[in-house]
Amino acid sequence: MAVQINPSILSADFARLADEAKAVEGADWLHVDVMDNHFVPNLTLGVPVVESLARATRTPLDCHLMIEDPDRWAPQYVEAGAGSVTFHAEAAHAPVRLAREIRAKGARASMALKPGSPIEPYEDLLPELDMVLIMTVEPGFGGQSFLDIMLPKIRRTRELIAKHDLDLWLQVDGGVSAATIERCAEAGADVFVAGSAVYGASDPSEAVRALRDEAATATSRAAWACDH
Ligand SMILES: O=C(CO)[C@@H](O)[C@H](O)COP(=O)(O)O
Ligand SMILES: [Fe+2]
Repeated sequence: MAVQINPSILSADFARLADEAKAVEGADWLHVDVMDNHFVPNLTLGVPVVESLARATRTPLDCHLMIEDPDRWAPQYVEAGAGSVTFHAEAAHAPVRLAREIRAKGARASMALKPGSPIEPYEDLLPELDMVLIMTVEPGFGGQSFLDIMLPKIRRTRELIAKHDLDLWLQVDGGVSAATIERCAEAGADVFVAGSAVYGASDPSEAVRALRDEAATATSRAAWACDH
């Protein structure tokens, strides 16, 4: 699969969300960080804003739910128009049932892991998913420094995907920039969320192009991608 770049609107101007979404229409997905002030110590937006965003842009929405009880709320984000819905493993009560429900409603189902959560306990769950998100910062805020210590977890997740021969995307989120994207791609990531690196740039769509080129180059020489 070609690498994908998903700008995070957490770093956009929330008073101009429709324009900010249009500014990155060359991107693969628009990453929408939903925070509830309980699962993480920050509050962003919910279902009505996702509904409006889905009408405002042609770019599909990749909703990253940093909320308690995603079993209850995630299906509403599919109904609101999200094309991909990510719940946190640490918050889900019945992840298999939840992934199946998200898929049955017509979206891609994805599971995220905070930096402190290993991937191994979720190996049997991988076939139920379309994507795994490895957080490379503590969730809650944009603009944090990339945690290099997450690279072995990205490599391990890529190994498990290969072991089970799964068509599963591997997303990284947090501190992804021109300085770090190469390391992520070499470790096995193929979907890259970038907030401040895109919306902090003078030309956000050019930043998306540059990140995609850099990730594609790194992937083409990565060992994991040779038999991909
Ligand atoms: O989920 C989150 C933060 O919790 C992210 O999606 C951030 O929005 C990424 O921002 P940068 O680290 O790229 O600035
Ligand atoms: Fe995110």
